[in-house]
Amino acid sequence: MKIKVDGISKQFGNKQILKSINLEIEPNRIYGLLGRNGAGKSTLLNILTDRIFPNGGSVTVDGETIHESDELLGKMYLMSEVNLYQKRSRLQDLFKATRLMYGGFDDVYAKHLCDAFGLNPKLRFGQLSTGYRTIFKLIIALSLPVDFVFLDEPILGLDANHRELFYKELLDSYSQHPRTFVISTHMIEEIANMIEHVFVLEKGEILVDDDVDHMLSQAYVITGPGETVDSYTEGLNIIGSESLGNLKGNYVFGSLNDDREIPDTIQISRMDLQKLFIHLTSEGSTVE
Ligand SMILES: Nc1ncnc2c1ncn2[C@@H]1O[C@H](COP(=O)(O)OP(=O)(O)OP(=O)(O)O)[C@@H](O)[C@H]1O
Repeated sequence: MKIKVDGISKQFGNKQILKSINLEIEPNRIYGLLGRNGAGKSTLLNILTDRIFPNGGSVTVDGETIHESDELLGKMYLMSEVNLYQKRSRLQDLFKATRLMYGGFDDVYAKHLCDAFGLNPKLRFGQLSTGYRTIFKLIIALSLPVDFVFLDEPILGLDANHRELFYKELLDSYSQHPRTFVISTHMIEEIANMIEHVFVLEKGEILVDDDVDHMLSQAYVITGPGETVDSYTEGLNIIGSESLGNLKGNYVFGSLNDDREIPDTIQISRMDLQKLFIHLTSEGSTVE
């Protein structure tokens, strides 16, 4: 089962939020959906799961429009900041209701997760702190028998220990039952090792649609004396730079010119995903 997003556009009032987005989401992969605040990530995830309608374009799964198929929508789950639950409902009853809605729910795994996170399922939703509301929603997302799990800012309010635990549980769960996860978060460093493919949304458009390894294999930091760095990187795709006294670092995205001799005084190292994202999405940078 593959999701195909074809020419999706969305306007709110006269503001164009998404501009003809095209992408494909393959089975059994972990994706990162990255973008600055207001880039349109939640809007896209809401359209993918039919919570809001686009102004143009289509979302299909193996050729079938999701909008017309409850069966396909039942294979997707979007966990988002929105609280869909009544405050007085007990968590254990919400688990049961979720089972009825989706036709399945892994109670044993949900219990394991409740124990691991220290969440008492007898509590009412309204009694939970912000972090535990997130944990409850994550438990639902991980325990459902769906093929596509969309997580919109899944670590809202989680402390560092709970974030670590969530990443570990997600990977364990993925290796036991491979399915697709699309994770939208600003904690890029923390998920960088987990995601295989990345979509970067910038001002309503897809700026990057690439495997993480491939993307990072062309992301370099060239450091050394300012003049030498500038002359070595001349004509390359420089997406940012930093200076400290006479020392300079130019961030290059794209291939280096192999014919160019590397001066002894400069150093070439790899960029990490977070740095690459920051420089790609800062004003004035370009992707080639
Ligand atoms: N229901 C709505 N009505 C009007 N404007 C909206 C609505 N929902 C979203 N927007 C606007 O659309 C733009 C994109 O919002 P969206 O929530 O998709 O961004 P995002 O990438 O998820 O941002 P963040 O990282 O800050 O959560 C924003 O300018 C937002 O104000």
